[in-house]
Amino acid sequence: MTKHADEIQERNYLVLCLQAIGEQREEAVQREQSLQNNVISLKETFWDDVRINFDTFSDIEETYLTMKQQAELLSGSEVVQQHIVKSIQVYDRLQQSPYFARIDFLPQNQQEPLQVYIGVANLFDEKQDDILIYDWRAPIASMYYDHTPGPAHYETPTEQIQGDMLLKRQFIIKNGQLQAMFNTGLTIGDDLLRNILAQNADEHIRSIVATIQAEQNKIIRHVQTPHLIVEGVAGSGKTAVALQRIAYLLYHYRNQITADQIVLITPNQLFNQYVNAVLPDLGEDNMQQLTFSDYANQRLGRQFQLEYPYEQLESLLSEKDDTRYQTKLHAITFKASHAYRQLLDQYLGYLSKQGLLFKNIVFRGERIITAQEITKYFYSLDTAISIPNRLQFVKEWLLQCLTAIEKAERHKEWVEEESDLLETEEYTKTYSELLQEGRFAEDTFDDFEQERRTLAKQIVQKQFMPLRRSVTQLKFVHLLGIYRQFFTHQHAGSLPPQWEEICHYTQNNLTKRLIAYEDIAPLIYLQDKIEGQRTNTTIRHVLVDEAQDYSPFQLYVLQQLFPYARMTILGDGHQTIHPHTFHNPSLLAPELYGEQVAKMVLTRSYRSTKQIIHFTSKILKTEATIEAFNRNGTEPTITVVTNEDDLITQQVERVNSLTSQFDTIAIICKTAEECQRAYDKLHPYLEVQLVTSTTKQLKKGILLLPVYMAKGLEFDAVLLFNASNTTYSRETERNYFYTACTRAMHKLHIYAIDTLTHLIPQ
Ligand SMILES: Nc1ncnc2c1ncn2[C@@H]1O[C@H](COP(=O)(O)OP(=O)(O)OP(=O)(O)O)[C@@H](O)[C@H]1O
Repeated sequence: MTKHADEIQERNYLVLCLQAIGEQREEAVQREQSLQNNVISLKETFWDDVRINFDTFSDIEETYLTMKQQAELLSGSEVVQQHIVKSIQVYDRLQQSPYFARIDFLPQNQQEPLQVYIGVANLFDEKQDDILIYDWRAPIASMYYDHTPGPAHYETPTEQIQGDMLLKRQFIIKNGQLQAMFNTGLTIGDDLLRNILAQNADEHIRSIVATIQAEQNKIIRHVQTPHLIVEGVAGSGKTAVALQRIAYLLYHYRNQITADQIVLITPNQLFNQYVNAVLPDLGEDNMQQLTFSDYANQRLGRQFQLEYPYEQLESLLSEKDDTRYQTKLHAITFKASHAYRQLLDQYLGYLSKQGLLFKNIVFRGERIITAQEITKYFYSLDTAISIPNRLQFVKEWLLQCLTAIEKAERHKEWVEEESDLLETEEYTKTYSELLQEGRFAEDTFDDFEQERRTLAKQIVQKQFMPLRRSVTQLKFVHLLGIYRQFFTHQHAGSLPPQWEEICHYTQNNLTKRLIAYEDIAPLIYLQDKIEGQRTNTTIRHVLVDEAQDYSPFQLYVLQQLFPYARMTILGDGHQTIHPHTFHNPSLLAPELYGEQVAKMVLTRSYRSTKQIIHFTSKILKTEATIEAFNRNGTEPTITVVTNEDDLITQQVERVNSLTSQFDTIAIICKTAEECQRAYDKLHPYLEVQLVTSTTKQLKKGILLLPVYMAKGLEFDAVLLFNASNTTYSRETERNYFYTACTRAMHKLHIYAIDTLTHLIPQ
C-alpha cells in the first residue's frame, strides 16, 4: 500500500473510532441522566415505600427489611451512576486521542492478521462485534512495547501466543485530529521519544504510556513474584514506571483490588503533588500516598515532638564540628541497623521479666492507681504470656479498678459541689431520664435522693470517661520512659565503640520529649512489641519510591504494618542522601525480602541530555553503568568566582538568559539555610520561589530549593548555587551532590566560590 493510501485508511479508521466513541458516550450520558433522575426520585419517595410499623416484632422486622431494600436500591443506583460518570470521562479522553499505536499481528496457524490499535482504554464496537481499541494493559498490547516487527509473542493468563508482527505504527492524535503517523522498526521509535524528552518540564510527571521501553514494560507487568526490586540509575524512569505499574495492577487485578488498596510511599508532600496527575490521566483513581513522617505522626505525633528527615539532614549537613558530626552519624547509622533491632529484642526479653515502666493513674490530682501497683499486677501474670497479651489483662483489671473507684467517688464532697453548679438544662435532662426509666413513682418519698444519686453517677462517669479511654488505649504504658531506660540498661553482648556518646546524645533529646528521626522507627517497633502490632490488612500493594533513602529498620516497620502487601521497591544506590542508609544494607538488597523477590535493573537514563549524563556520571566514584539516551544538548558549565556578589551577578544573568527558553529553572542549594541566604540576595533581581519543607505545590518559573527537596523531581535547567570545596567537602556528601546535578533535563550550570568541590574530577 502506498503511503498516501495508508494515510487515507488510517484517517478512515480514526473517523470510525471517533464515531463509535461519540455514540457510546451519548448512550452513557443518556443512561447517566436517567439514573440520576431515578436516584432523585428514589430519594424523594424513599419513605413512601417504607411501611413504618413497630407494633409487633414481625412488624419491626418488616419495617427494617423494607428500609434496607430501599437503601440498597438507592446505593446500588448511585454506584452504577458513578461508574457511568467515570466511563464518560474515559470517552472524553478517547475523543481527544483514541489510540497512539497499532500493531498488525499474525498468530501462528492463522490466515488473517489482527489489527491491534492501542490506547488508554478498551473500545468495543457492539454492532460489528469487534474490538476497535485495546487497552495498553491488555496482554496482546504488550507486544507493542516488547517487540520489533518480526517474530513476536505475548502471554495470556493460560498460554503463550506465538506469531509474526507485520507492522508497528505510531500515531500522534490531538483533539481528535491525526497529526502524524510513522512506522517504526525500533522497539519504540527513538524520534518520538526524543521529541517527548526534549519538551520542557511540567509541574507533574507525565504518563509515559505511548513510549514505555521494553525493559520498563517488564517491570510494569511483573506479577510473578510477590516482591519486586527495581534498581535504576537517575532519570531511568523509576517513578514513571511505578505509576504505570499501579495503573497496570488496577487493570490486571480489576475484580480484586481498588486504588485505595495500593500505597505509594513517597519522600515528601511536594513529591506527592508531583506524581498525583498520572493515574487520573490514565482514567484510574489515585492510589494512596504516604510519607514515613506522615505515618510516624499518626503513631507518635500526638505524644511527642518528632524530628523530620529534612531536619536531621539540615543539622548534619550544617555541622562544622567533626567530632559532633561523627557522633551524630554513628548514632543515626547504628539505630538504623539490624544489630540495633537485635539489641532492642534482647531488651524486650528483659522487659518480659522486669523493668517495664508504667504511669500513675491520676484523678483530680490524686494517684488513684500507682505505677508500682500496675507493675506488680503486670509481673504477677504468667511470663509465658506475651507482653501485649498481658497488657490486655492489665487493661481489663484497670477498668474494673476504675469502676470500683468511680462508685466510691460518687459520695465525695466535690461531686455535690459540682452538682450544685450544674445548669438547669442538665437537671431537666436527668429528671427526664429518670422519668423515662420510670423511677419517679407518684407514691415514692425519695425523689430527691434518687435525683441526687443519678446526678452524682453522671458527674463522676463523665469525669472518668477520659481516664477509661486512656486505659483502653494503653496510655498507662510509659513508652518514653521505657525507651529512655534502654540507654542506661546494661546490655549483654557487643556494642559499638561510640555507644556512650550515643546514649548521652539520645537521652538529651528524650528528656526534651524530642524523638530524633533515627529513633522514630525503633520507637514504633518497641511500641508494637509492647502494646501489640498495629496492622493495615486492607493494603495489597506497597510501592516505595526513592527506596535508597529508607533504612532496613523502616522497611521492617512498613512490612509489619502492611502484612498482606506485595512490595515494589524502586531506588538508586547512588542517590542515598539520608545518613541512616550509610553502612547499612540498602532496601535494594534482595536478602531483605526472602525468596519471593525478583530484581530488575534499569541502566538507561532518559531525563538528561547525553552531555549532562556523561558529566554527572563522573561524579560517582564507583564504576556505574549509565547509558545515556541519545539526546544532544550543550556541555554543562562550571564558573568559579571569588566572592558572593559575583556569584549572584553571574547567576542572575544566567537565569535571565534561560527564562526565554525554559519553563522551570531550579537554583539548588545544599541546605535550607543556604537557600534562605541565596533568596535574600537573589530576590531583588529575580522573581524566585523559595521552596521549603512546607511547600506543597511546585509552580513553574524560577525555584530555589535545597537538594533534599529536589530529590525525585526534575527541572529544565539547574544551577548549582555554590559547589565550592568548603560546601561539598565530605565524601559522605558525594551522593547528595550527584543527586542535585542529576535533576537537570536540558542545562546544567555549576557555580563555586574560590575552589570547586573535589567531588567533580578535574
Ligand atoms: N519510556 C519513557 N518515555 C518517555 N519519557 C520517559 C520514559 N522513561 C522515563 N521518561 C522520563 O524521564 C524522566 C525521568 O523519569 P523518572 O523521574 O521516573 O526517573 P527516576 O528513575 O525516578 O529518576 P530519579 O531516580 O533521578 O529521581 C521523566 O521526565 C520521565 O517522564
